[in-house]
Amino acid sequence: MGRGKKFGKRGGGSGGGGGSRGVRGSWEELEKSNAKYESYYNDHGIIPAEDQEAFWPALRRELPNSFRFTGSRGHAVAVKQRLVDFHIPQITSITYEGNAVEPPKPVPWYPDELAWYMTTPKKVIRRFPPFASFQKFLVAETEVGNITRQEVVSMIPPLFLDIRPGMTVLDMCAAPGSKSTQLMELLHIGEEDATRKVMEDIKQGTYDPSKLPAGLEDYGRTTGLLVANDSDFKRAHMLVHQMKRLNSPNLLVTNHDATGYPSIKLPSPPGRERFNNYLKFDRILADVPCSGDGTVRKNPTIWKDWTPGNALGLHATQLRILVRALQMLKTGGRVVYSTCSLNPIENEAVIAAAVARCGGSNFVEIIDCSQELPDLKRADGLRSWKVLDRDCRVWNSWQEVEEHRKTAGISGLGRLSSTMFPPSKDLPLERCLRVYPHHQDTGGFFITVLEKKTEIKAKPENVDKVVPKASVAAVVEELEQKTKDNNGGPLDKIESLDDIVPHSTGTDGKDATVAESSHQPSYTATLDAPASPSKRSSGHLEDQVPTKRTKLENGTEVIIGDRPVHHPPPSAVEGQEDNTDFPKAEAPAQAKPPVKRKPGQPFEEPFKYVTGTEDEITEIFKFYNISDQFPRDRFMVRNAEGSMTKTIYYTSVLARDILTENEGRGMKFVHGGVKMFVKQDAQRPNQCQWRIQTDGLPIIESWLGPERTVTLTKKQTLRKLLVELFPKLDQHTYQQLGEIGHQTKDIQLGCCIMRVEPSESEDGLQERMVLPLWRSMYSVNLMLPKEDRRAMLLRLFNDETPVIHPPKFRSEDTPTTDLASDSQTESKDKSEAEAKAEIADSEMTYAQIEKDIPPPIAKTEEDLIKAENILRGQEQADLMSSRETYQRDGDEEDRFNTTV
Ligand SMILES: C[S@@+](CC[C@H](N)C(=O)[O-])C[C@H]1O[C@@H](n2cnc3c(N)ncnc32)[C@H](O)[C@@H]1O
Repeated sequence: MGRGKKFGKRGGGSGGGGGSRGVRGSWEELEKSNAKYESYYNDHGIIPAEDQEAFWPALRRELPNSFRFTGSRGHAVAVKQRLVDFHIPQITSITYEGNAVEPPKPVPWYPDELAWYMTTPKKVIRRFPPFASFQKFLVAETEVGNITRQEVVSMIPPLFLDIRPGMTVLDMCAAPGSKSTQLMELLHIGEEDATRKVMEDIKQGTYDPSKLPAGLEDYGRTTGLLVANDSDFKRAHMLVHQMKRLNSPNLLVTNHDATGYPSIKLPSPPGRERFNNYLKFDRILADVPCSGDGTVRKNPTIWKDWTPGNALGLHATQLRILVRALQMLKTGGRVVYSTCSLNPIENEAVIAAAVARCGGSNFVEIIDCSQELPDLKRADGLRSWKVLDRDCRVWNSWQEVEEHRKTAGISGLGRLSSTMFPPSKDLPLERCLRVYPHHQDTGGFFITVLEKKTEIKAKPENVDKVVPKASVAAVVEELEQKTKDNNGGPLDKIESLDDIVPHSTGTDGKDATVAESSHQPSYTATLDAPASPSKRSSGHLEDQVPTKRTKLENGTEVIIGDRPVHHPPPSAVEGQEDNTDFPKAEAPAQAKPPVKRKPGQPFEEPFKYVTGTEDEITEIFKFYNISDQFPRDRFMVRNAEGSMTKTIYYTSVLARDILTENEGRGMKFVHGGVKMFVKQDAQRPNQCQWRIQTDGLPIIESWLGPERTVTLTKKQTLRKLLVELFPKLDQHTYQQLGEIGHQTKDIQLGCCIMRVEPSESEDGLQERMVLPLWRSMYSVNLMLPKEDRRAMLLRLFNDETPVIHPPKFRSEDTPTTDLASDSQTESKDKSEAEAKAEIADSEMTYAQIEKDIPPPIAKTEEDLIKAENILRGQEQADLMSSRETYQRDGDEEDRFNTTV
């Protein structure tokens, strides 16, 4: 019998499903065994006899740490190199409890050595001082999105999706977003090189759009889209936080129940305006909620909590999610279904039932992946298994259950359904993948790849094949049983009667709809839209979509379905008429009353696209001398009036078309768009009020004219700019800022961009970077969040210096570094009178600024970010707290037994 460490209760994590939430921190012994769990897996052929000796001890060991570099960024190579050149040699020299520490190693099957693992326990890395520098590196690079800490097995499903740029991808159960970030990275692969080439070709006059790589037809950028969804509102926001680090204009985040995911409307093709056109996906990930018994190495309380009922209660939801995924998939597209459970009821049974509901193997094929990721050790999927009921009675077949029911009633059979048993028809279930903990020292995982061979019409759920609804007496009995199971202790929170009774068969006992049979709100209810079947006619829907008009640059007015595109529409993205007969998102019959917010619940502002011809956009294009070729019809704001008051966002064409086309249809979009321009108080009347936000800079930087671009070549100049907030810059001190001082002293006030040109020279930098600068009257400031400054200082200079704030802008206090001794001498030589006049001048100016310009005034970047947060309201605070929860490593996500 295994024993391990138990993490004691910590901080009041509230509510929630699984018992492991909020459980960790102290070190009492926890028993790592559970007779029911071990017996089901050992005695009924789930874990082969020859593997059992290795399987269980592996499951009882602590899980290695693992993390992944952000693959779509060329930058990731530099970050990885820092690990290899600096941290690994350092770690190799550490001994812990007399033993040499094993350094991180690349995961053998992960492409390009982007995923790494290490066996040193997390608690040691966190607390043992010699690891401090490595720990800081991990934290800093994670914060800025260069590293994602993710469990190794959780990295597998996205790799089997075979994603390429230009594809439309849906992640149905995406929070907190580990796999979504991987999917997004794969969608953007190749962009950096392709966009650089496009720019060179444009300069040389050799640009030829027909030569762009497939999927990168948007001037070298991906034309694809990721829709990341989660039904849990708070977790959907956690997902947003995680995804925002990647700054992709090709992302939409939604908040829907995946079992009834609404069809997303696309603009109708020209000439077919009366027809509805719905988005179908090239790839779908269904990483469904599961009992998570494969995560027991990370969530040790699963040892205590494991019961057969956990899987029985999830099977129907998992099946519905997978069937819905197959409905929304393009013909020829792939769905990857995955769980972090090893229970066949949640795995092979769901696959078999979904294939059957979609018409069989001729319609949906289980793909043989034995040649994909050949270094990944795995076992075949099961072809036979038994079903345990709540009382751990073993059932070999559905017939047995039915026989028993006839003679002994339904007691204890409440959750069983025919779909939980092995299929009667031959199906190559061995093609499913099972990853066991002893294969490569990971958690347990289940993955299956399905391909849609032809269009399907999913059969309705066969409610005859579910044990019928329990009587009140049966419910009472079930409650009593639960109390007994809990040794008289309090019952787990029961979310709904569904937890304890089987599905309803509808009023006539025969033809309940999916939603009715699961006691779930009907699909339309999820969309906050009143609907009746009659309203689902395509004509009705079409009538409800208001005609939108927009003006092109040349003044031509067009309707939205007829928008100009700046690249050929991606072939992989073309929509299809939705023939799945699944309910669609409905336009509300009449204007909806404003949705009442729960306390603390962020408010989702609408997404309003601007035409691109407004004065603000014209001013921005002029000030930064942005090329006319850069598309102007993808800018968006987040307020009902569509006014450019604070932030201008940018999205891809497809994201724009979806946000516009689905407005008022009840689709719950919680995020979309990259912040491109943010309004900043100007100090001079002719100064452009809009600064370029770091998030959007990589998208627009190559389109900017030379007037507002400066070039940094020296390491030490960058260091000074990173360490100091608002370093002073005037005619006397500009030399302290080296080459940047020279270039910015006479530049017009406002935002400019700084290119870091790589060079081989000793004082040069090896990485190419582009960063935004803010030139104000007496200083020039790198517009970078603190986290980015910290990460860069650590990586490039191994420097942990805290950022220096300008002490109340007093020039004599302006911190100096050893950057430019010449200029220091020059300052010292200045007459006292001159210096005093300068101080008075600057103080007066700042005082004036403070007095005359209404808040938010950003004296420091922190203020700026704070002010922005205040303006954005509660949302940011909520995100910050959810991010904390996420970073608390386990609490929140453990509730769903994720493997992040
Ligand atoms: C296993 S976790 C997903 C982990 C995620 N794919 C990742 O890699 O970070 C399952 C998620 O499904 C969500 N979920 C549960 N039921 C759902 C439903 N009916 N529709 C959509 N999402 C659901 C949960 O909120 C949870 O975040």
